[in-house]
Amino acid sequence: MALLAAVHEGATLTEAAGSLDALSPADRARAQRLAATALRFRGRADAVLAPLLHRAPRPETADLLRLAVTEMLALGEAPHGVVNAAVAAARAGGPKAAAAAGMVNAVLRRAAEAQAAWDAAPPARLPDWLRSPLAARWGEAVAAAIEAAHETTPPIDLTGKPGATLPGEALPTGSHRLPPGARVSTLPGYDSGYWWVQDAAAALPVRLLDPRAGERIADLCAAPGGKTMQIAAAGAQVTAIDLSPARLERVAENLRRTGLTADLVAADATAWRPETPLDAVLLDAPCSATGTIRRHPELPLIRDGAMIPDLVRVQAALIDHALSLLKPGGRLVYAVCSLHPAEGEAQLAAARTRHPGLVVEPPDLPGLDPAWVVDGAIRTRPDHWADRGGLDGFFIVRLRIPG
Ligand SMILES: C[S@@+](CC[C@H](N)C(=O)[O-])C[C@H]1O[C@@H](n2cnc3c(N)ncnc32)[C@H](O)[C@@H]1O
Repeated sequence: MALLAAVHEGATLTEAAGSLDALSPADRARAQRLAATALRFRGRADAVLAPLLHRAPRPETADLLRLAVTEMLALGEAPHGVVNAAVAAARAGGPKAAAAAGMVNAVLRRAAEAQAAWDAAPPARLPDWLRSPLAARWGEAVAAAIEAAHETTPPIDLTGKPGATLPGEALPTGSHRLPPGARVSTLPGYDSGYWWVQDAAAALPVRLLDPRAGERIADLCAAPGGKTMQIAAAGAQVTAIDLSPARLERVAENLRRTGLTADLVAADATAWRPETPLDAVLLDAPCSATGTIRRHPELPLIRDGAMIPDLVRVQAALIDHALSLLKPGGRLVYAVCSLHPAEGEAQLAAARTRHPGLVVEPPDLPGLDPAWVVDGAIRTRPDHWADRGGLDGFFIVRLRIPG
């Protein structure tokens, strides 16, 4: 309830996690899982509840009903226990919530019988500011497939150092996949730092960059450092820049665990310039993160499209600066974990107009589905690899400046 209330106030689930400090680690993990699941399935929960409600309940009562319905109909928990717990929670929630305890009891008893309605209900619809551009680019069916993919609890993917043995299922692109909820820190190789957690799509930008031993490479937006580690593991000399000193500390921690090295710089990347030009730059730019809704189901509730123009401006400034850091013939990989075409496909088109000599180098990577390559760039979506558990949404392109 505290997590969902914080999301209604605009917080991410990660930001809200501090409200759980009084709980044991196991209870905290359960609360986080339940809140995330209720957010993923909010479309079905509201569809089941709407016909059972005579008028809109107060926001915290609505959250209580959604949580209880999710436990019963998505997670298969016994209705008796769930209804009792929800009624007890309503009674403990102050006089106004307590007044609704009878209604909570009656509604949930009926909702417990509504498995067929739950199964037939559509997934939560994306907000129009995001759905419209997706449907315009890929069609209604793909927009619906993306919404369906947002209901799945994502698996955990790992990237390893070259030659490392990784737990989990080997994926065609080189990552390894563990089932959702796997306790990563207990697995062989974690303490030795042989591998780290990174979505299979998030591992592609550095595979496309193809860093070589001895090359000088900048990772302009580096924190928490998944891609910095990939570049360092390839033997390149990497400078990791990030605007946020606190987030840069996470890069330092990750490098310590994996025994890899990088030069760390806390700075605005557009104000940073090395003494001599670079072989390559990775720009994993700040973005709407709309490609990660599977992992952050609260995003559609706490973001709106108003931020897109500002992000597009920052990304364009970062691209222009990144190109100016390269030696002749150097390469830039631009990546965003966004589904919004303004941050991906249109951003690339605008960059090519501003820099007419730029060459797009189409990917030649093992395991890459040819359907993900569009006009020389990689476009992954959460509905890709649906039978394997999906993929984060990324736009990734490799650009080379004239030699
Ligand atoms: C998408 S995240 C990077 C993820 C990272 N590359 C990884 O793989 O772990 C974007 C990062 O850009 C940083 N950032 C935003 N604006 C920046 C700027 N002007 N200069 C440098 N870093 C910036 C943010 O602090 C954030 O850590």
